[in-house]
Amino acid sequence: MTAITALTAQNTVGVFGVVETPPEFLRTQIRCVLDDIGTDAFKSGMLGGADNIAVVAEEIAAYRTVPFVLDPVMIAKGGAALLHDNAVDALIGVLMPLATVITPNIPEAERLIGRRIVDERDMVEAGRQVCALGASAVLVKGGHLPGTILTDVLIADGVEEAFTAPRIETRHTHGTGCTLASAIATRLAQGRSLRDAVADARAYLRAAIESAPGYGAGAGPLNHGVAITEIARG
Ligand SMILES: Nc1ncnc2c1ncn2[C@@H]1O[C@H](COP(=O)(O)OP(=O)(O)O)[C@@H](O)[C@H]1O
Ligand SMILES: Cc1ncc(COP(=O)(O)O)c(N)n1
Repeated sequence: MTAITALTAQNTVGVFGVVETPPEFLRTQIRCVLDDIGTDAFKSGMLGGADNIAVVAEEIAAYRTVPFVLDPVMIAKGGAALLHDNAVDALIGVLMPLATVITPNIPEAERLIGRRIVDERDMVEAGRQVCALGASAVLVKGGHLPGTILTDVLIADGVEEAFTAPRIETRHTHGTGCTLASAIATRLAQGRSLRDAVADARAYLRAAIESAPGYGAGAGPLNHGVAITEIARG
């Protein structure tokens, strides 16, 4: 179930317009789904601004036993801003403390800690710093670093784990991070540990990239309908 935080006019080439949902309407959407159907996990993505961040935090705060995957979406692949710069403090201050895990990519982690990240050692250090800001766990995603091997670093309960895999040569990577965060939330909803949820989500993401339909002139969408049987456990 979805509560729409913003409308975007976008395709594989870029984001051409954004209309943010009025905060009280976002609140109504969230209440509609939670009061009626309920949820086994939360995942947030693009939030737009501090007002919508406050609404999400207020509405999910009562569900402390429900896992929450916070994908701190800030900038689209094409460069469009998806979070107001002045909303980063609200994201750190009011949403991060509620999250089971926060999943920044390299530019987002750099923005959270105010320092450049150029290699895996920096990713680990950045992850530790994000935890020091108040995150329970962090998955620093390495897709934006160069190289033929991609690494994501999970830090949870003070334990670090690096997940590595070869980069798939493709331009069809629209929403890779969004897909990963949603898949992690799905596995957490099914009761798996965070570590196993990340491993399974990475396997699903990989299969979804490998079978991407190839639409559009830019970064095309993934195949979210990839059959679960095609996924080898990561
Ligand atoms: N070309 C690729 N091949 C395989 N995995 C990829 C590729 N691009 C991204 N990924 C994986 O997708 C996930 C999200 O990618 P990343 O680019 O780091 O974040 P975002 O999509 O949020 O910008 C990470 O797990 C990363 O390792
Ligand atoms: C609504 C929305 N959320 C997130 C992204 C980031 O995805 P990407 O980094 O692939 O552009 C996006 N383009 N649009």
